[in-house]
Amino acid sequence: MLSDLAAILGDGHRAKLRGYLAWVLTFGVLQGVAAALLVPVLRQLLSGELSAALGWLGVLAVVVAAACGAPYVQAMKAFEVALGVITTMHERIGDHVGALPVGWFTGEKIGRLSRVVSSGTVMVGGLFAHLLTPLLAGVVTPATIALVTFAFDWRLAVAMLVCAPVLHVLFTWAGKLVGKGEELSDAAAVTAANRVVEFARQQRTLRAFGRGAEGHKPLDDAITEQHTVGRRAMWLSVPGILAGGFGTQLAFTALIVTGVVLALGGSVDPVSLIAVLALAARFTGPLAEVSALSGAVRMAHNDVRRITAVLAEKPLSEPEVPAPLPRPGEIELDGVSFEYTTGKPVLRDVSFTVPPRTMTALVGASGSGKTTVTRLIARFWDVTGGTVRVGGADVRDQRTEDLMAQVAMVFQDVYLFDDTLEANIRVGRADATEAEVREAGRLAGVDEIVARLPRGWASRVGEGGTSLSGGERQRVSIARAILKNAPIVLLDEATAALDAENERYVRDALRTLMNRSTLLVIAHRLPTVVAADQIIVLHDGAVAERGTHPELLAAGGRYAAFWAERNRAKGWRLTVGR
Ligand SMILES: Nc1ncnc2c1ncn2[C@@H]1O[C@H](COP(=O)(O)OP(=O)(O)OP(=O)(O)O)[C@@H](O)[C@H]1O
Repeated sequence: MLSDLAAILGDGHRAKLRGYLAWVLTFGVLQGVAAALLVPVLRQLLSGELSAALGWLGVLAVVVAAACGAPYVQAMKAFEVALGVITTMHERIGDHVGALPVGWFTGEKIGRLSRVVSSGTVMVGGLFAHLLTPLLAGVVTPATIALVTFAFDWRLAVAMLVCAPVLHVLFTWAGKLVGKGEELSDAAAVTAANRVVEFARQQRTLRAFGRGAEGHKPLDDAITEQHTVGRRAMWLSVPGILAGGFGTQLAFTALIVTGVVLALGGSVDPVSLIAVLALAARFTGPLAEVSALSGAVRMAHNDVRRITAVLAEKPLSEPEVPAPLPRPGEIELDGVSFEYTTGKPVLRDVSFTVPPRTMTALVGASGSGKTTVTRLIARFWDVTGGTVRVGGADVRDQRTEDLMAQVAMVFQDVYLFDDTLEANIRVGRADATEAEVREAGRLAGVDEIVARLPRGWASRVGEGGTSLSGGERQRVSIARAILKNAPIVLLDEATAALDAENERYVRDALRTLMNRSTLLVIAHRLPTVVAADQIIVLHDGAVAERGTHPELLAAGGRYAAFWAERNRAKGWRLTVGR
């Protein structure tokens, strides 16, 4: 575990870690020597040799004084190391997670990450602050006692050394059982926590279906499972805990019996026997503590492993030297295939080019892969096969910041921060002037929202933008994209969020964006499709057709059938155009 930790912490912490360990070892040895010194002290006292006893007492006093000072220094070092470890782990996890593909951030992974960052790192820090000191001292002190005992009675020392491996096996077994139980409970706790968050977030949906007050089955199930697993984990740990305690008592009894047998055989005098018994008690005391702590240490080790697992997740590769961008504003998919789950292709051999400052509409049935195409352009995932080029260069040969500087996104799941409208638009470009922010807001129709709200531009939007409607949120998102003024805009028209008024703003904004950027639009409205320079029809993850609206209608293929069906169902909003 310590080598795992050293690998997480890096070179900067090695010296501090070594300093701390040196103090813990010193403390353990001093305690062992102090315990062993009881033998000559008691021997001399009980045999009436006062002056010799005083000499040994003097030595004992010096060792005890040193053993009392050592914990203070070592506790200071332990807390220093613990705080450093927590901070470093937070920094390393933060840096690493920031470089992972966006696709990594699923609900389950986010739940685990938040647990690892909060309780996991604190548990590992606590390892230094509270656990390692008694644990290491609990091993070093008895080892010192056993070695020093050779000077008084080699047979008793051998008895002590025989106990050690037996106890080691027992404690390791006990720790493993506790660790296994903790792994089970941790998985159940993460699931339950995710379900609680889901339950809280989905209150509107649940209430809409009359399920707000009564239980939510997935949550109930997760809590019941957590309870069941908790009981199983408890029962799993009990035998180990009992065996650890029992083993320690057994070792103590074995040492006493050895001492008594030696005394009865006449090879140890009664005075030495008393001293030896005191030594046996001091030998097993720290071991009992090790037994009690072995489970907690195993749990901390599990946390170290979970942190290592997060740090082992493969980040997006970043080139040392970014590739030049020979064709600014151009998007090209060249034989792209992709699968979220191995063996389940979502895109197959998709190829198309969006020339600079043109508009391409992506259409296709739900699940045909439209959103996935835009995600690959923004490199939320890396392609499984083929190449995505932005600005003429493979996205994998570009630094994330360079790629993101070229692309603005307006997606269905717009996230607004719990801040003012103005601050939310400024996310598009942090150094924009107030006039630029307001102009972008005006072009996207946000000024109309501002005019209705009592605090105007300074109105807060609530967490995730909950105080705005879906269409209003989308307008803020469009304003961000306009403000960013990126060469490429990826936009999802998101029919659900659009009433007639919002639709008008989206159309106007599209016109603004069209004049200055390359547009790839997941199109749901006929005017967008008709205005597009090129329409790509996706079917089951492949390009089924490509052309302009009149060309595709004339071809009488999938698009023409799709259009006729939508037209019949009035799915295309032909009437809203001004
Ligand atoms: N994060 C994900 N993990 C696994 N599968 C996914 C993920 N996102 C999408 N998919 C699957 O990939 C396929 C294509 O989804 P995608 O969202 O790209 O389609 P779409 O054409 O945009 O659909 P819609 O119009 O309904 O938004 C679907 O079968 C979907 O279930």
